Amino acid sequence: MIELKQVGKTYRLDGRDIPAVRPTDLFVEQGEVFGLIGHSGAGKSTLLRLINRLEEPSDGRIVVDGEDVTALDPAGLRAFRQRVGMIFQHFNLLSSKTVAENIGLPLKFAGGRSKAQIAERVDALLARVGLEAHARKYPAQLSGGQKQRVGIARALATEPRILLCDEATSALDPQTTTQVLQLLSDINRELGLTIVLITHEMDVIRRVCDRVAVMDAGAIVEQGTVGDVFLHPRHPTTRRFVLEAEQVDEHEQLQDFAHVGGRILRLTFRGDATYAPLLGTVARETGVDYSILAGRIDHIKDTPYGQLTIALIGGDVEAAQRRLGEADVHLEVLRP
Ligand SMILES: Nc1ncnc2c1ncn2[C@@H]1O[C@H](COP(=O)(O)OP(=O)(O)OP(=O)(O)O)[C@@H](O)[C@H]1O
Repeated sequence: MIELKQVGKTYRLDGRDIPAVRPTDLFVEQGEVFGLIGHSGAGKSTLLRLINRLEEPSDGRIVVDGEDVTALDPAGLRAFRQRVGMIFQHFNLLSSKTVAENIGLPLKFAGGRSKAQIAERVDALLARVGLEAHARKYPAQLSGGQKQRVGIARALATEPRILLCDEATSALDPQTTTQVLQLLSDINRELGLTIVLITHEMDVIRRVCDRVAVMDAGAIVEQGTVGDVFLHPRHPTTRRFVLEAEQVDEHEQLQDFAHVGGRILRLTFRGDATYAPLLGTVARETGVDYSILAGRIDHIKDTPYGQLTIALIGGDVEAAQRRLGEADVHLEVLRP
């Protein structure tokens, strides 16, 4: 469990104060995947690096599993950091060391293990990330996705309880991103590891996170379960991220709706309701016609969801809206 209590960071540059993270409370449960999303400069990296004190906080207290991290002395901090793995956008591998040597480094630094014990652990980690065949290669001989797998294996070497991911997929193509996100999900499930990741892509949050916090100008402006924040964004910054992820131009959409008659509703389905034949049933029962103006069916982590914008025309529109409102869907009237 990670708790930030009024933790803030102000940099001082050329005699000027830069409030990178304003005093913030944050609570991350043991075993969850927690996402921090924000535009460039919002303060995500700083907040992430405050968790393991790669940045020293200017204010507040950081408590991890009941231990006050802010109060640790250098030896205590070194021991604490062995319980917190970290992966980076540009992998941060040592180019002069082989894949196996890179993965074994944290174990060497931690001490207390024989060469044979380190080799055995490195082999297990290589197998876990699917890189058995690449142990003796150098980072320059690997693809981006393979390099990040090495980064993940290295981060897991000391069996941490927490994994911090700093834009871990931002340098990867979409297919490789999917594979790396899948690996992170598997690790989270298998090891019960707490993951905190930062990203500027809502799609990354949608695919792997349980909860999300949205950052803007050094502050958390919205947080909650990914389902709630993604499907019903409240803050303008969150709305922009969601619309970007769905490639929707709200202005263009409203112009399109001007050419359509009837009442316009947006329906949000979650879980099993996503696949229920609700629209056809309601249309038959109430005599309305409907046209679908926009729609998407996808997943939030493993849960299916659907979002449909429809126009209801003719028949008993009031009864249709009532009937839809009674079903297992979230209903918004976009135009009465
Ligand atoms: N070492 C530093 N010294 C001075 N200012 C800094 C330092 N590191 C970050 N900042 C400033 O703090 C603010 C937050 O930066 P941070 O890197 O945390 O944002 P971010 O959301 O992670 O952005 P990005 O996605 O571009 O990395 C920015 O205004 C940045 O310029």
